[in-house]
Amino acid sequence: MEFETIPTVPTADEVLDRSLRRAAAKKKLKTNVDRANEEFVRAVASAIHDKLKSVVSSFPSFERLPPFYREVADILISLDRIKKSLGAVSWAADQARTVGSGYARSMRSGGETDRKRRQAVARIASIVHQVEDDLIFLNEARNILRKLPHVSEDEFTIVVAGFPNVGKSSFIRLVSTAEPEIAAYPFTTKGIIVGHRDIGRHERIQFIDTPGVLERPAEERNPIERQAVSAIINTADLVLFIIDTSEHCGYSIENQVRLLDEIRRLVEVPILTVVNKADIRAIEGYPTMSTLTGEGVDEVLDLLLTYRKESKKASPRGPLQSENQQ
Ligand SMILES: Nc1nc2c(ncn2[C@@H]2O[C@H](COP(=O)(O)OP(=O)(O)OP(=O)(O)O)[C@@H](O)[C@H]2O)c(=O)[nH]1
Repeated sequence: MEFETIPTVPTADEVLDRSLRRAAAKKKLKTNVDRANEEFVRAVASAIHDKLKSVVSSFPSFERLPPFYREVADILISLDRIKKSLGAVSWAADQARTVGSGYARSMRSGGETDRKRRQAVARIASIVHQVEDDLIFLNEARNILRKLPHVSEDEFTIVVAGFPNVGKSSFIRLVSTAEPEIAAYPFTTKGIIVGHRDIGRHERIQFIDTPGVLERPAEERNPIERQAVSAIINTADLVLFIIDTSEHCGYSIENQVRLLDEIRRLVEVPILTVVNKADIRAIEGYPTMSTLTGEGVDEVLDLLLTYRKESKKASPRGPLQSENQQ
């Protein structure tokens, strides 16, 4: 994911210290004092320019991000605010270079170059300090963004929903080819689980847990939590809703059905409802499984794969198409 490669965003003082140190090293190479001062100002300005521009270019273009990330980034830190800060940092980069070249040019003819050098550095430092808060904000944004779960846009995605303790993560673990990733999801203290299953040589399906805010009734969730839930749910090509009819999870069947109804209102994709913990209590009318004994799990998986085949017929998402979209 593109966010992982964003390096730490330096503070204003770090940008300045680093650039001044670099420039000081270059200054030593010149024996003529005036030329050394001029070179110093040029070097400071260009080091600051390059560093600030590299901060800007290390952020992905948000227009090109998959909807899930765009939506989540927007809820968490506001895309407008990120764009504004990137704009400010880019402005500071250009401004530092313009001011630096101006001073350097005026030092060409010699005269008071020590004073001009100090003045130039003070002005450039003040430009960098003007974007101090933007740099801090961008670093916070970076720290949040890089921890988001890896959600692929190109894989058939099954969102596994249901109350806590119904067996969602047990199911994802059982059907995943490799150990699922447990990612932080900033809207809840609980991690969310993302697992994959290889099907065929080049294809995988993706299973995603729902964030742990579903246990509260919809009206108790704040707007941010509601958007966060819908961002995950909207990645689904299919929702697998797990019901624990033994009620050992701590939620009544009635409450679980209420959640199912809510999810029905949220999504347009098909929902497959499955009863888990069949080793304790199975009921008629639904596919049943036990993620404890493994009974029925393969059958549920087969059902999911059948849904996938059907939906692929309706809207093909082959590798060619996904490459074109990038
Ligand atoms: N008897 C029985 N217990 C099960 C079964 N599946 C899961 N459990 C138990 O139920 C508990 C919760 O299982 P999880 O898979 O963690 O449930 P979850 O829905 O992922 O829970 P959260 O991670 O809290 O959302 C664990 O103690 C499991 O051992 C089952 O089929 N039968």
